[in-house]
Amino acid sequence: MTSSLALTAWQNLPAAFAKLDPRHLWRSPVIMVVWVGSVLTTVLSVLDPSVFSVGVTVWLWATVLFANLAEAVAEGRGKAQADTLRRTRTETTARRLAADGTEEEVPGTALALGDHVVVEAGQVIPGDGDVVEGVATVDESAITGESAPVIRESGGDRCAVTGGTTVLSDRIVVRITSKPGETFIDRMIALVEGASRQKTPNEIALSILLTTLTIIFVLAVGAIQPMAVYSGQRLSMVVLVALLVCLIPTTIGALLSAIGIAGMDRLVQRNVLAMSGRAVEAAGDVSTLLLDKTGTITYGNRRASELVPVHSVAREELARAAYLSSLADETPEGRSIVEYTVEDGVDASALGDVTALRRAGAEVVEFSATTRMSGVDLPDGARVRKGAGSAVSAWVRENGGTVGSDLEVHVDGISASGGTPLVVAEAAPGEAPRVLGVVHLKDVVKPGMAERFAQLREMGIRTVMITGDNPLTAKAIAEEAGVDDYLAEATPEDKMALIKKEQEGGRLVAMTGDGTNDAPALAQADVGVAMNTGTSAAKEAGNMVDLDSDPTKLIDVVAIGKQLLITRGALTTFSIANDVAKYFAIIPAMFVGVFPGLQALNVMGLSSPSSAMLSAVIFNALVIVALIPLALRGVRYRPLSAHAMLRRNLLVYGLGGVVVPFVGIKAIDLVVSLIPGL
Ligand SMILES: Nc1ncnc2c1ncn2[C@@H]1O[C@H](COP(=O)(O)OP(=O)(O)OP(=O)(O)O)[C@@H](O)[C@H]1O
Ligand SMILES: [K+]
Ligand SMILES: [Mg+2]
Repeated sequence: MTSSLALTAWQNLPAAFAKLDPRHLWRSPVIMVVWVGSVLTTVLSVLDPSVFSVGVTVWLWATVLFANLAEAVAEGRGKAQADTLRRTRTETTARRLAADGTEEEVPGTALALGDHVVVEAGQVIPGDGDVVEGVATVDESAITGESAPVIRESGGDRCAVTGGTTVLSDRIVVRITSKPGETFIDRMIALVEGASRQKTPNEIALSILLTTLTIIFVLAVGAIQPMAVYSGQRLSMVVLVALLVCLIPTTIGALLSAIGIAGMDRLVQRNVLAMSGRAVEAAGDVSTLLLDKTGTITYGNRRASELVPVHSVAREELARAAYLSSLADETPEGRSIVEYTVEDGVDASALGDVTALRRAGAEVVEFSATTRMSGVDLPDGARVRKGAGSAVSAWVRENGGTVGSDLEVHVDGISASGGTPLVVAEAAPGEAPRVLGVVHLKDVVKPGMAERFAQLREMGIRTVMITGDNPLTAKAIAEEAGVDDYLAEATPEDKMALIKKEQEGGRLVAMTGDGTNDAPALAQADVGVAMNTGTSAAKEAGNMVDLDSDPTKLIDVVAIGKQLLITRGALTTFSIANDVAKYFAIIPAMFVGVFPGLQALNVMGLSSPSSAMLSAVIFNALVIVALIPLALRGVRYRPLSAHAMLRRNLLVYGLGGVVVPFVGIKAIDLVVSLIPGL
């Protein structure tokens, strides 16, 4: 580990040198001050060379270089990954569909938003988009590193495909949703390279604190000179610069950006792409996690598994209506009902397919999360509907029909088992609608959920499942999955409202979801993790994408966020404690010539004022290098209470920060004092 890090450091040395450019450095005011100091002492050493001034100058430049190295090494880790991604972004040819249905071949870079392209087995998907027709298995290993094929299909919440991935079987039509150069892979590259990285609010606040401290120390060191002159010992400019650099918080100033980059990088290692550093930090402070049910807690391919007719209705009649209402329903639920009813013996050829129905003048009622219903109005005036029990019952009553009492029994039975009941109703031409029965949609809870939600509970995070499903189904699934609470029959607006309510009082909320109806909530949440299997809308709205589509990944995300905050806090504590200690370690040695009484305070017994000064500067520079591994790896995170964590860190990094300089400077002084001419 250490040796490989040394190698990486060596490889990134050119990048560190390139960062000596002040146009880069101004982003870090503390290091910028060291840079100005280095330029100053360089000029002074040329004008009036001495072993001391040359020594200080060399080590001041080393300080700036080490700070750059920390950042360069952190960025370097992402660069390798970016190179791999670039290789997958090969030139593709797209088969674009014209309005009249004819195909033309165009370069993938020529695709515009809204274009439709055909992709068949063995071909690379030319851009990001949503599948609008067909089902296919897709190899997404180019972005996820996972070789198992995944299913992408039109209509549902698993319709998003990523440019650069390969279709393994079948044929799909994809509507392009990203412009060339702004695709998911382009964004991933920019992200892992740190090109799009901006300072987070916490980083800005810390930078302001560090800059303020720096200004205070510039003034304080400036005030030392008159005192020194008064006591008859004018200090050289080199000494003043050296003293200043030792006192300002160079350690944290040097490592701050590396800590942030490394945090993002740790997420990438877990297959999570964070679009902003702010989201990573927010994850460290999350108190509530909202999860969407279907596709997040469950596998998300709700499939028809049973037909339950109500009293006095024949099973065939229910099957026929369920088939008709689903013919044009492109959702996975709809397609599974068509498959099931055909297998069940519905005569598809007699009833006709979608095109035939449409041609004859049938009107399709598409499913929406708000109406919770879908269906068709047939040319002869008959109307068929299917959907959530409450929605279809309401429709039946509004149109003058009545709902029998046995419906509720069937609906509740299916719900209690964790299934989703879809009620089917039909109105003959000119007649009031009547309920025919229920389709039982089955969905399976992903394994291992309960254990991981228990882990979140230990971290102090409350989990709430939100679903468009009815309260009974929601309750059954919530119990099986082990979430703390649930909200049923939630519309997209309800999801938003719940997040806003949770956010009251400054609490941070995370949300995982996959559907288009989750998009507004994902955007509103402080941490919005979109499943990679989800829709483009969800992926656009969130500020993180989980390539593995694992909702419990949030545990890792929270741990990484906490670790980032803790690491930054620990190293800030260490840095400032260090500076204070350095002050007490070197001041007595510096002034011992003027005030012999200070000898009593010179407990370190440093050999001479200039040796003490130079040793402190060297120590100051070496501390940065020594802490690069910790900045990159992060302080170890344990699920402790925030209070216990703070106490522990103050002890380790605060006390450590005070002690280490005394030992370090003494050791360096023993070596430095051997240099002739000092
Ligand atoms: N294709 C469909 N046709 C008619 N009704 C449907 C269809 N799909 C789902 N429904 C009904 O609408 C309700 C809401 O579905 P939706 O998929 O929007 O839920 P959701 O908000 O995504 O919830 P979840 O958290 O479970 O994903 C479902 O519980 C079901 O009763
Ligand atoms: K310092
Ligand atoms: Mg959903």
